[in-house]
Amino acid sequence: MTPVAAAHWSDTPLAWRDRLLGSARFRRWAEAFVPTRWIARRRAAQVFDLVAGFVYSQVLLACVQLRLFDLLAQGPQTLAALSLRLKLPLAGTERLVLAAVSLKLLEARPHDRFGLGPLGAPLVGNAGVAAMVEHHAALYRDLADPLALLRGEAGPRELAGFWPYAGTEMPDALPAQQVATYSTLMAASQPLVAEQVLQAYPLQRHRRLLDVGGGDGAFACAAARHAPALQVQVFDLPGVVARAALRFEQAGLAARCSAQGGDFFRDELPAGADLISLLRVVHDHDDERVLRLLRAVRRALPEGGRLLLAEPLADTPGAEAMGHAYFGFYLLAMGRGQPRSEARLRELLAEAGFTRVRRLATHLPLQASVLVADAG
Ligand SMILES: CC(C)=CCC/C(C)=C/CC/C(C)=C/C=C/C(C)=C/C=C/C=C(C)/C=C/C=C(C)/C=C/C=C(C)/C=C/CC(C)(C)O
Ligand SMILES: C[S@@+](CC[C@H](N)C(=O)[O-])C[C@H]1O[C@@H](n2cnc3c(N)ncnc32)[C@H](O)[C@@H]1O
Repeated sequence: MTPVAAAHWSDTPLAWRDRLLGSARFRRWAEAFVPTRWIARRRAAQVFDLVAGFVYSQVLLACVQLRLFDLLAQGPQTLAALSLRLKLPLAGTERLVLAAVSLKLLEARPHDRFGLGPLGAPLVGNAGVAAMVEHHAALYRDLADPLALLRGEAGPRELAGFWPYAGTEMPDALPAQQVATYSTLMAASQPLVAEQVLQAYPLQRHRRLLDVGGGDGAFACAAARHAPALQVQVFDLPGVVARAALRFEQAGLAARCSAQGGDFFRDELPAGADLISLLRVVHDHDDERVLRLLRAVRRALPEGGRLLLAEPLADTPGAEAMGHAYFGFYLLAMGRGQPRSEARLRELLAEAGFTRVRRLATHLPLQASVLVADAG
C-alpha cells in the first residue's frame, strides 16, 4: 500500500502557487507584464542553467585541460595566438573562447584579444579546483544514468574505483598504488580546506594534534607551519601514511610530524593528542560507522581534549546545491556516505559523548565549515 503523508495547512496555498506557475496562460501574462517580467526572465534563466549545466561543466573542463586560465594570466591573447599555443584549430579555439566568455570565465579585450573573466581569474594557479574539475570525468560517466544510480543497479561505478576504501571492509589491506590517485587529489585540494580551518581555529593553543584520516600529510604540514611549536601526527591507512612520511621528510618537518597506519574502525587511535581533527572524513561514512569513529576519537582524547571537524555541510546558506545535490550524488556514486547538516552532526557528536559543540565561522563555507567539540 502506498503510504499517505499527513496534510499541512500550507498545502493549499502552495498547491495554488504550483498550479499558477505551471499554467502556460499565467506564464505568458507574467512574461509580458512589465512589473513581473524580470522575475519571469530570471526564473527562465535559472531553469535553463539547470537544463544546460552539464554543458557548462564541460566547457570549464576543456579550459582546465588546456591550462587556459594560467596561459591568459600572462596577458590577453588573440584567437590566432591562442590557437597556436593551445594546438587547437582556429574554429575550435573560437568556439571554446566564446563559450567561456559567455560563462564569464574569459572576457573580450580591446584589439580582438581575450583575457581572464571574473570567474576565470580566481582559478589561476588554483591546482585544487583544477584537479577536482579533471577528476569529475569519472563522476560524469557514473551520472549518465541517474536512475540506475538511485536504484543501486550495476553501472560504470568509476568513482567507486577511484575511492577504494569506500567499498571494502578491509581498507588497511589496500596497496599503495590503489590509494595514490585519491591521495594526490586530496593533497592538491587540501589547501581549500586548510585555508578555512586555520583561519577559523588557531592551533597555537594546542600541544599535539592527531589528524585522523589525514591523508598523506598535506594538512599536517600546513598545521605545523601555522603553529611552530605544535607536534602533529597523522593516522590513516598504511598505504597512505607511507606517503605522509615522505612528505614530512621533504618539507623538513620530520622532527615535528609523524604518521601511524591503521584502520580507524578497527584499531585504537594513538593517545597523547589534546586536539584531534577529522577533515573531510565524516561525510564519507554512514551514521553507524561515524558513531564508531567519533567514539574512538572520544576515547583517544584526554579530559579537556578537543575535536575539530571540518567538511562542507549540507544546508549551507548561499551554497545549498553543494550539499544535497553535489555531495549527495557524489557520495552516492562513490558508494558510501552522505552530506550532513550542522544539526545532524550535533546529534551524532552528542551521542558519541562530546559536549559544547560550536560552529566556527569560516570565510568560505562552500569550501569547509568547522565544528569544534569538547571531550567530556
Ligand atoms: C576587483 C574588482 C573589479 C571587483 C572586486 C569584487 C570582488 C570583491 C570580488 C571577489 C573576488 C573573489 C575573492 C573571488 C573568489 C573566488 C573563489 C575563492 C572561488 C573559489 C571557488 C572554489 C571552488 C569552485 C571549490 C570547489 C570545490 C570542490 C568541487 C570540491 C570537491 C570536493 C570533493 C569531491 C571531495 C571529495 C572527498 C570525499 C570523497 C567526499 O570525502
Ligand atoms: C576524503 S579523504 C580526506 C583526507 C584529508 N583529511 C583531506 O582533507 O585532504 C579521507 C581519508 O580517510 C582515510 N580513510 C578512509 N577510511 C579509513 C579507515 N578505515 N581508516 C583510516 N583511514 C581511513 C582515507 O585513506 C583518506 O585519506
